[in-house]
Amino acid sequence: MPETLTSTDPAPYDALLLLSFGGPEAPEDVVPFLENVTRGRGIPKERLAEVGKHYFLFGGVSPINEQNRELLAALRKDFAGHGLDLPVYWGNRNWAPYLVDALREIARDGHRRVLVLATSAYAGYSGCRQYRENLAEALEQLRGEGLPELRVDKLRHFYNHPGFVGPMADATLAALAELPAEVRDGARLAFTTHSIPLSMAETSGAPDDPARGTPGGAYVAQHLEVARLVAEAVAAATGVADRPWELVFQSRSGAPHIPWLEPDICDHLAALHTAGAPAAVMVPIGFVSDHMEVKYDLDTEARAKAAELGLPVTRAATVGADPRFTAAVRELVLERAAVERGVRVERCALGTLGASHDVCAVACCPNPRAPKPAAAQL
Ligand SMILES: CC1=C(CCC(=O)O)c2cc3nc(cc4[nH]c(cc5[nH]c(cc1n2)c(C)c5CCC(=O)O)c(CCC(=O)O)c4C)C(CCC(=O)O)=C3C
Ligand SMILES: [Fe+2]
Repeated sequence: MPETLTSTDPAPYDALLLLSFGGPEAPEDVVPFLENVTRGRGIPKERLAEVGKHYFLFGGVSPINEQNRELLAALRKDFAGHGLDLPVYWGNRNWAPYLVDALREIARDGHRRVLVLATSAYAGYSGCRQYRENLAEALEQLRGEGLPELRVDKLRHFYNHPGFVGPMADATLAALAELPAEVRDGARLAFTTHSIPLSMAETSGAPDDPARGTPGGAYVAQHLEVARLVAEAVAAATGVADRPWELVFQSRSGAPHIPWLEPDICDHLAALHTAGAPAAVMVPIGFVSDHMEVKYDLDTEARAKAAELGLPVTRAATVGADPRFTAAVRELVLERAAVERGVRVERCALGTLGASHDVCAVACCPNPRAPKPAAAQL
């Protein structure tokens, strides 16, 4: 029988690292940040100039770093309030504070076993393996500096954890409540996430995942599961049983001739309008905070499209530093720590896909260009 988690012992771990994307915090950061993001990725120049404009529209400041500072503070508070004695650090892939500096600090503080929380809930190259490649590269650099060896593990994908789905469902209800009463019950739910190349989607997930190789792969299957769970919770709370919903995509980059996941949110809003839908709620289940992809691509671009169509639209908040989410992180940390100590524990997961694996397989979510060393894998 698996044990229920009661221990607050984080052993064998002695640090948690919040690992995120990073974003510019001043106008002069924007171009070097975009260079960091797109190095060697074949993003057309015009697209980069366009995305640069989005950041300049917000004074060159992405909200993502401030949101991660809030999450960091909320995690520390949650841990302290529940007797979990585990220091929390923060580092980014693309902007300061950088991952390598966070890991160096961890090593200098005398910690050796590090658990990583990446700010992406789903399987996929960008949201999982790429972070593990970043970890391997940073560890290699620290090795070169003669620092003691760190061992890093990554927390499992948390998309179907109630601490992620619950806040998303409540946020969707709040966004529905912002719509005029007369269109509320007819409003459609447009679940949105980051578009990725179709080839990247189809190879997402573990090699033995039934969704692997199907159109959209585990990336889409996991998002559809969250969308379904949120839609069910919304139906139960509103009494509107047959409200249609769809999973759609946003923030496409890449060259036009390469297929990416579709439809785009803006095209979808136009299609909803044509089909006679009275209103829509955009639900950004693909993201954990209201960063630039939310503030620009949804709140600026998609809202402008909706206004042009005359379609009433609201947008659900992401989980951010919701106390249910920080509690979920604490539970996931304790779950993984117990597993590493050889204790079989109950793994919390909603829906039908089950709790995700702890350790990624070598063939999980392959790098679309060339294989690279990755940390935290079998
Ligand atoms: C799956 C996924 C997530 C979700 C999971 C996760 O969170 O990791 C995500 C998050 C984010 N993406 C972000 C920003 C950007 N993503 C870009 C480009 C790309 N994203 C991709 C995928 C994803 N991206 C891909 C396949 C590309 C093409 C280039 C490549 O193959 O890598 C570009 C380049 C310009 C452009 O948009 O073309 C930018 C500026 C920010 C920061 C926002 C802020 O500043 O607040 C965040 C959180
Ligand atoms: Fe992105």
